[in-house]
Amino acid sequence: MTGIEISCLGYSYGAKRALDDLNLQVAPGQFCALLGPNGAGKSTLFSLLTRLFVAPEGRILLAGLDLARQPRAAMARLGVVFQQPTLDLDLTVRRNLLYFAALHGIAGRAAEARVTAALDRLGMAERAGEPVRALNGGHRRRMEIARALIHDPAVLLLDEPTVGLDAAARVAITDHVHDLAAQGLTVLWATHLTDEIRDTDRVAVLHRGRLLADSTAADLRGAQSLQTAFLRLTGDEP
Ligand SMILES: Nc1ncnc2c1ncn2[C@@H]1O[C@H](COP(=O)(O)OP(=O)(O)OP(=O)(O)O)[C@@H](O)[C@H]1O
Repeated sequence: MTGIEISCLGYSYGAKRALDDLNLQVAPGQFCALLGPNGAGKSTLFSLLTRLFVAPEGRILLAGLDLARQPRAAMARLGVVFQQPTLDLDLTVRRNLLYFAALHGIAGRAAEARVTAALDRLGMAERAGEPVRALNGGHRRRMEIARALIHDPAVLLLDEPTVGLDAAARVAITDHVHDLAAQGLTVLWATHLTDEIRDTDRVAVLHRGRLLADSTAADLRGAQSLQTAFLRLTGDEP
């Protein structure tokens, strides 16, 4: 069973074709970077994967469940970290996570255990009693990821999760998410920053709604830097 299976996916905004015949499969435990310049279609794809938009063409399976036919079951297997933070700044870290657990129907001891496990996974246990307002940007992002894992999803989507973070926080977040993939989580990480991608990562390059490449970063870049390979591929060389 694949973590994410996208077949023949298409989407248009009126006459504007945003995604065209997209096919992508991400295996459990794989870290797949969805690399694309502005306007490539990354947000549109995420909107379809999270059911903000209903896919008019093609098919999406999450953890083997069809998003159109079994939307609730499929969505229950999905964790999402959106670009815009949505934490309650005045609640503590733990309270924020408990609230989110409750939204998933998880309460009492089970919720406490899930929150503790999620904070441990992201190295945030010692921050549990602090209000989110007191955390720096990097720790807030880690918390967003912990929150996305509360209901124990099989698939984690992250939409440019390092936007606005300093270099150290970006490294910490990318390391944490690679660790999660190594533990079996299927990860789709949308970015336009090539330095977040490791040679062993899978890279799907999206450009003008089409998949231009799909291979490991090492194969994609060959002897050049990933940045150069990416700019050559998308025709955006300086
Ligand atoms: N509501 C809309 N109406 C018309 N065109 C749209 C709309 N939303 C997006 N588009 C167009 O669809 C294409 C894909 O946009 P999308 O936002 O998915 O790209 P993206 O890869 O997420 O870009 P960015 O990195 O800038 O967020 C772009 O050409 C964009 O201009």
